[in-house]
Amino acid sequence: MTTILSIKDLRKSYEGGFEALKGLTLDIEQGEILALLGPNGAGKTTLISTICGITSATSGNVTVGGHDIQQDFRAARRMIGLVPQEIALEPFETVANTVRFSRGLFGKPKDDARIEEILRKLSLWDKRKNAVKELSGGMKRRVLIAKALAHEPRVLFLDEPTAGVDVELRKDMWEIVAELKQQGVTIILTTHYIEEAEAIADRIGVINNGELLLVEQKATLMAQMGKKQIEVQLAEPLISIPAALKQHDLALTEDGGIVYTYDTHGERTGITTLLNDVAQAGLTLRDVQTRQSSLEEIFVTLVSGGKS
Ligand SMILES: Nc1ncnc2c1ncn2[C@@H]1O[C@H](COP(=O)(O)OP(=O)(O)OP(=O)(O)O)[C@@H](O)[C@H]1O
Repeated sequence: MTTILSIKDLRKSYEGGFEALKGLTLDIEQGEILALLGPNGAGKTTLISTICGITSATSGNVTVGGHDIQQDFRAARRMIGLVPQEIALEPFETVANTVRFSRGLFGKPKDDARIEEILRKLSLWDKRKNAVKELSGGMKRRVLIAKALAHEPRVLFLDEPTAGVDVELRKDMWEIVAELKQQGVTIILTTHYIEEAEAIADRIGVINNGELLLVEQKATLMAQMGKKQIEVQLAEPLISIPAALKQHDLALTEDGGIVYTYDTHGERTGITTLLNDVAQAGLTLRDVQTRQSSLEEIFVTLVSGGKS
């Protein structure tokens, strides 16, 4: 695998001393889709802005395709497409010209066939002669993507691409992202929507308070989600796990019940044996509950842990 984006010990302090990025290190492979999850103010936009040269890092290094973003800014920036969170477009310009102009900005030769392909892919071809101000909010978001793709970037940043868009456009966006991945484009998106990360990402990073708390293959996180727990409440609360139940992977709850963790993907859950052994040990059940950890729970636990 080839690393296309390498971030090393990246720090950013804003004027006044607020540290928005606290030494972030991350390598991103060519062609992968990385979703960055994090609450408001976590530092996601600061990270993207620093990589894209909109704001400068206080210290640390970033290379894109081997080009250092400080020493070799133009070459690095040419490889990047950015779809910003805020819609900032020239309202009186036509859709086609907006996208064409963006290509020119990066020194790419005029290529109307390429612009047509991008506009068609984003269902903007019929609107190409319309002024931007005549478009709906969702269409403007499509223009932002078209604009970011105009110079054929190898790395695309999408900062909350589906915030406030309807379900249909969200699904379209996901399809576009999948298609770009097919073409070998590396995609880094930030999102508040955990289901979005679940739907499209190869890897998920969780960022909070300027720190990367976790970065993990989605499949691995899903496997964690496959873990379920069964909580057994007993008529007589326990003080410790009885010797007869020691062979099971048990924990004691605060009210003297037991919690058993098992893997839903495993061939056997072990629940039947456990409940038999509980009965054999002379314990009387009062209630039994099961619960499953979700990506959302993993996320909330990580983020609240990061705050304390
Ligand atoms: N120009 C600035 N000057 C001072 N502080 C800033 C500036 N821009 C951002 N910050 C602060 O840096 C922190 C990170 O902000 P950032 O916009 O990167 O977060 P985010 O993860 O993108 O949040 P959101 O999900 O709300 O977009 C916040 O506490 C924010 O207030």
